[in-house]
Amino acid sequence: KERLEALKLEALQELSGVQSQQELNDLRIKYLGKKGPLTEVLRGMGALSAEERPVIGQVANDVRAAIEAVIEEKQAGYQQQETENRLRAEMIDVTLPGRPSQQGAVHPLSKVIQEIEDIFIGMGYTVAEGPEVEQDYYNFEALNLPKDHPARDMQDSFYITDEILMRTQTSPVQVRTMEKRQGEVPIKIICPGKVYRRDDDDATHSHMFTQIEGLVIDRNVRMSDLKGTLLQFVQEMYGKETRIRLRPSFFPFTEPSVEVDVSCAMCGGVGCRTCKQTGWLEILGAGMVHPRVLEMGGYDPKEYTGFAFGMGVERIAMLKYGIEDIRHFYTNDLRFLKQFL
Ligand SMILES: Cc1ccc(OCc2nc(C(=O)N[C@H]3CCS(=O)(=O)C3)cs2)cc1
Repeated sequence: KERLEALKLEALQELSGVQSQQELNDLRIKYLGKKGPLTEVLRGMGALSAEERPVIGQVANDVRAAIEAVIEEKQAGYQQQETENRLRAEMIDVTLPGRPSQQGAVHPLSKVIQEIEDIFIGMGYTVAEGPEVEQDYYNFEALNLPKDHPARDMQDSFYITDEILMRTQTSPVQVRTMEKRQGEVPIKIICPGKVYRRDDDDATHSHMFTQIEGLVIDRNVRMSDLKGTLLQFVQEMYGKETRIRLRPSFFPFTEPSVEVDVSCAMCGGVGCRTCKQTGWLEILGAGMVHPRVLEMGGYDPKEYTGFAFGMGVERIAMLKYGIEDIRHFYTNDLRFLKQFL
């Protein structure tokens, strides 16, 4: 009897010092478990006399009940604590404002390409694309740039092997189209795409930039067709009152060749910072397709004529949006890109 009382005191004493759920479990097993002292006493009951047995049994049960009561109470405490902790952790403050979703934007270069494509598609052109890693033949030879031409030397182009290089213009796509069309007319294509040049990398030059070239081949194509087409293009691009000015120039793949200025969209032609007070901005080159280029492409220059043009998309976008440095297009700075939402 005394042992049971002492056991109860010891158990309650130890339980009062419990600091954690784990300790509580350990004590539960220590005092109430199969190997615990209480089980031992109950197992030893057989050896007691008939009148002692019920008395000890009662005391033993009271001790077990007392220990269980304290354990249950602490257990409930830990449970409550655990529930409160979880509720606090999972609490959602419904009064917080929603997170604004990030809005995407079309890249300014893509916008300008799409705009230019739409204008020419509206004039009956189709869009043609081709490889950026090109053969020397399609990038130079077929464009009337013979092997020894200065434009071909290493300092201007990225050569991969003697015969393979990164294309320096999208003209090879037009050459490939002529080959595919095998003398069939009309050809009316525009060729957008990335081109690669080795010249210095600065605010207005980039090793990689985007070009759009156009090619029309048919019977009886004239310089006046070229002028009318370019005027239509710039007026859809920069506004109805925009004018063009053609200056004589030279390209190996066109004869005659012209450089085309547009009246400055910023000042309407009176002169400003953008057009360096001239009122004019050069945005593209063009000309009548050189007879030798027609011939090499499988078109008889006595039967067919054509015109071609080429423009740098970055330059057009920089003029349209007042962008000072070409490198903004490629550095993926969101502060720049978000302006085109
Ligand atoms: C078969 C073929 C025949 C002729 C062709 O003439 C494409 C042309 N390009 C230009 C031109 O001035 N291009 C420059 C403008 C700025 S830029 O991006 O640096 C390149 C004039 S005529 C193309 C293909």
